[in-house]
Amino acid sequence: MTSHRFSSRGPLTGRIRVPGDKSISHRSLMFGALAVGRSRITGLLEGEDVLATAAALRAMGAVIEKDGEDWVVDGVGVGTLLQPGQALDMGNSGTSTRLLMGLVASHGITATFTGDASLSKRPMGRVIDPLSTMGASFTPSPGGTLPLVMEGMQPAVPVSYRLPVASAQVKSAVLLAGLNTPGTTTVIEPVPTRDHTERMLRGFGVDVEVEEQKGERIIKLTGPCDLSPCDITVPGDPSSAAFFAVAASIVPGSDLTIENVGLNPTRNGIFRVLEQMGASIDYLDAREVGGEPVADLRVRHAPLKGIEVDPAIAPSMIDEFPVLFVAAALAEGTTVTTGLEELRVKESDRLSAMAAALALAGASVEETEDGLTIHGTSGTPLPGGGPVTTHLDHRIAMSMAVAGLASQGGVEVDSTEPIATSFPNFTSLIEQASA
Ligand SMILES: O=C(O)C1=C[C@@H](OP(=O)(O)O)[C@@H](O)[C@H](O)C1
Ligand SMILES: C=C(OP(=O)(O)O)C(=O)O
Repeated sequence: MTSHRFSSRGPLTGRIRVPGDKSISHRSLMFGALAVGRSRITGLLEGEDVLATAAALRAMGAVIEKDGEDWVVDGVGVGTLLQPGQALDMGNSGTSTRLLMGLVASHGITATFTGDASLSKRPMGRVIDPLSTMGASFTPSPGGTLPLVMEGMQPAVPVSYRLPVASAQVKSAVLLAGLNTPGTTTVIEPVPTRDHTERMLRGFGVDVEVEEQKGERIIKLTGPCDLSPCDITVPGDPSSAAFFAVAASIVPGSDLTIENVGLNPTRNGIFRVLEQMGASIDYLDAREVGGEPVADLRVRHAPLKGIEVDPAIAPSMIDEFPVLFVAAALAEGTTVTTGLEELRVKESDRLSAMAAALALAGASVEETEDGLTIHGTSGTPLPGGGPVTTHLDHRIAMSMAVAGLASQGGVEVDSTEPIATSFPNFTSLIEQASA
């Protein structure tokens, strides 16, 4: 484990560009692997999570290679995934695991999924349940976790499935299983979650129907589907941009432009909440990249105020709460968050991990069953301290690094390795922005 102390380095200025969106990168590789022919991907995130997806798809027959700055995928087609010759190592990545389980579910193959200590604690019952109804069978570890062995069913049985948790991973697992299932697979989403699967499948030529009824989304596709190869440009990851938007907001004198940030409305909750708190964010050169709304974000330091965060916004910023808690710790007054039970089953229990880490850095935090209540310093730097425990969770590591930038003594993070899962050049971009 490599520990690192992140300390105050002065204002963040200039222009930076964050790496490609992780959710879109995973899906680009998967859908490319299911198309017949060659897809080209520009701006793929080369983080460990995405590389785990690539390795698994190669083990099932796809050819995936880097070509200059781009990546090319020669797909095998829906229905013809090969039986992998070894266990699929998913590393730290929940998205790889759950979406690939969906793919395997409707193919006549057997696959073993393994992962690191963090991923091996995360619940897989949420995908095992609907995929079992479709005909797949599973031998998970006790508690419904990895390592697990699954056997797909070909032909699988179409289902109509109402999501019991707001999860784009569960929605996507069922829809991906539906691609090779004869008949109509339906997912009913009581609360909208990120819609990259729906948007991107359409780009690959699949007829995905989405109906809105009384606030619910009903998503349907009829298999078996043929995917046509596609050239994709991956926009910058709003989840990665969020660390810099918060850093520029809380470090006095900052004036930072973050280029090419994806602003899909199912992902941009963090920027809306920061603006409610008083952040100064200008959206420049709004445009479309790869079928997603994108803009350059100019973020200037501004005094933030504590607010009560509407739990309804949570799905559109589910991965950004750790860094929002850091913004709240520097705001004037109290920030209250609720309805965040899902944060307890991410790479770590992000409510307890952030409560402990912020307290060690000198912030005033109370943990409740479903959220954190944070009393801010009104802009006074946190005392700092550590080492804080990151629990193999990249977002805890990066959030506490941002806290360190707004601290007197710096914040020591016990392990920076997890950052490479989603944002390999995070530390060098901090150095660039605060040079
Ligand atoms: O579908 C996706 O790409 C993701 C969905 C979210 O997970 P859940 O579906 O578990 O909420 C999110 O936390 C994860 O980082 C990526
Ligand atoms: C929850 C996350 O990812 P995953 O579920 O893919 O591990 C994340 O990136 O914050």
